[in-house]
Amino acid sequence: MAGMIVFDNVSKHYPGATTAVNGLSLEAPNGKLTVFVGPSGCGKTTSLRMVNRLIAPSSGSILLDGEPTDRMDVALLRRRIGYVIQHAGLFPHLTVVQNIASTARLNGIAKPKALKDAHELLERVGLTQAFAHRFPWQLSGGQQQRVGVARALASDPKFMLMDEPFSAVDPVVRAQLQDEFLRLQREIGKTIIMVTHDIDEALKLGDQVAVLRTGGTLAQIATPQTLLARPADAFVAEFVGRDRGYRYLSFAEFDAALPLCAEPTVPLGATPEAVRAAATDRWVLVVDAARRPLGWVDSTSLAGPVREGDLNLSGTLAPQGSTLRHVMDAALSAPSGRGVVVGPDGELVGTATLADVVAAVEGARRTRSEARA
Ligand SMILES: Nc1ncnc2c1ncn2[C@@H]1O[C@H](COP(=O)(O)OP(=O)(O)OP(=O)(O)O)[C@@H](O)[C@H]1O
Repeated sequence: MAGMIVFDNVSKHYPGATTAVNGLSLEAPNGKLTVFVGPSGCGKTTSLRMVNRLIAPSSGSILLDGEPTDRMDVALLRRRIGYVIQHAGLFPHLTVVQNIASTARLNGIAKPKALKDAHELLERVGLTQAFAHRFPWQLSGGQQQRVGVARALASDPKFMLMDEPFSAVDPVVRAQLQDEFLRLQREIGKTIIMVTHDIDEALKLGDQVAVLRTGGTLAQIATPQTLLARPADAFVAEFVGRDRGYRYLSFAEFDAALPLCAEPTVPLGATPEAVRAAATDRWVLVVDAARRPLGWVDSTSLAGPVREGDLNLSGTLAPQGSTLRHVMDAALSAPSGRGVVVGPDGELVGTATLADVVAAVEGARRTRSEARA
């Protein structure tokens, strides 16, 4: 099983009768991000560190690519797995590029190539070359975390373990790092296990989320959408939180559920008469030659042909294949109340109102509760 991490009935008992992890069985699939989440002390970090054998399991086994890790040479095992920890854990006496290159050097890559690759990685994680020769103490927390991610990627490992990688920075920087990391992961497709105590982070980043409970047992492993829609028990429901009905919108893809309306459009330069002829109400959507939305124009207040200065730009666009939350946001922010959905090249696909979104949510909710009954 290429690229997969498997926990097979893994337990860890510490002396003094603490059971940190109890009979954990799960699969972290190839190229996907699996998040471990749960209350403090539920065994998340212990589980993660058993993968690269910083901690030895008391029983059970962990398989990498189908091969039990306890039979592997531990140094070689660790070189196959990128590891990112809270506060980045950078070497204080090495510069940024030297830090990044250090994992590649461990893997036997010659210094000139390791340093060259390090400069490239710096930009991939959103830093400029200006940082290359700084020391870790000359960086902000968010910048240090980026360097930590770059260092883990430097040996191009198939697997990555990330322990609270974004928790040491303020909420704004954290959201930025999360977004950047999601983009990066879409390109690199590593098999990742990430630990967090933050359910929002888990739901945002995880392809699947494993919820652990105190005592180190698995409460549920599922996609964010399923966790929100069908928590396995009261513990998961409580942990996933009070806003889960609302949060569900962030994960509900709308393509099938939401019928879109055809939206009349006009080009820039359209005369007031042409705009009024196209209008179904006060607002008309203006598009460019490739039918990409430019903004809304008020048909009641046009004095001459539509100019860029006439456009109301407040409406957000919902990409096709995104979520009901995006469409809801587009509808709420458009002066017409019609949320604009665009295709892969930014071209207009159609519009939907808040009422359409609510009807789709209601339809999906009914389907879910019928499936449960
Ligand atoms: N070296 C150790 N010796 C004894 N008990 C330990 C040791 N390391 C961890 N534990 C205990 O094992 C349990 C799980 O710890 P672990 O660090 O895996 O939890 P966690 O879910 O990562 O917690 P947090 O979110 O607070 O970091 C805890 O009860 C902890 O006190």
